[in-house]
Amino acid sequence: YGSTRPERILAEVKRKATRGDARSVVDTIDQYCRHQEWAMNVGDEKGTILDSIVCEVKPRAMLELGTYCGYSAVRIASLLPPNSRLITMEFNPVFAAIARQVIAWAGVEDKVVLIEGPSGDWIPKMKKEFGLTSFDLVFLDHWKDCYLPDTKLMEECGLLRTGSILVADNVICPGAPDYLEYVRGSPRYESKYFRSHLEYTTVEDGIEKSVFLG
Ligand SMILES: CNc1ncnc2c1ncn2[C@@H]1O[C@H](/C=C/CNC(=O)c2cc(-c3ccc(F)cc3)cc(O)c2O)[C@@H](O)[C@H]1O
Ligand SMILES: [Mg+2]
Repeated sequence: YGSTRPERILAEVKRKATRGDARSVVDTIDQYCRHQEWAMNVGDEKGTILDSIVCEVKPRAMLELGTYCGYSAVRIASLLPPNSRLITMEFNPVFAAIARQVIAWAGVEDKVVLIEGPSGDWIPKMKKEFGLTSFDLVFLDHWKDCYLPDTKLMEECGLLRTGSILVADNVICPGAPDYLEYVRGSPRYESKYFRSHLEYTTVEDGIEKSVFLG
């Protein structure tokens, strides 16, 4: 039931996941999207790679581009150390409204700031609006042709410092060829590919982890 896929995912979370238990929200969405209807969450396999990077970096300030239903926001927030913040951007109001409820159900709303609007407008305002100097970790999972322009914009706005890490989903499927060429070819990045599969399928996909060298 529910008219859109995200609404059906939210309904499943409310029906099956334990309120306040982020892991059960993540597992519920994975079960639903693997067995009922596919959705473009980073998923369990690539999610484990993302988890390991979040645990390694222990970011105080993290940015996610493309919230969708809030699956990765919940996954990330559940691993953040105390007084760390995930800022996640979503410009579709329907998806943002769903994501807010998924994030609240998981009990991680005190670690997540959901900004409703386009990344292109908000990236230049981040420092002033949030008293930020830079992001320790950025997860790119929005429109694939926006990965590169938004990365350049973050560089220009001084939101990346030596050691800031970019983690990009879907660099193979659907693919982000211009972004890959940039981070792999630029002397300002140290890039590494983590081979995996498209969420809930056996199709090859992967995550690119790129360290900004300043
Ligand atoms: C451009 N600036 C932006 N600022 C804020 N939010 C933005 C945004 N761009 C897009 N968004 C939002 O991010 C989300 C978009 C994500 C785009 N992701 C994909 O297209 C995607 C697509 C696939 C996919 C793979 C294979 C296939 F056959 C079909 C789909 C798999 C994935 O893991 C994906 O992430 C939406 O919620 C959208 O509203
Ligand atoms: Mg994705």
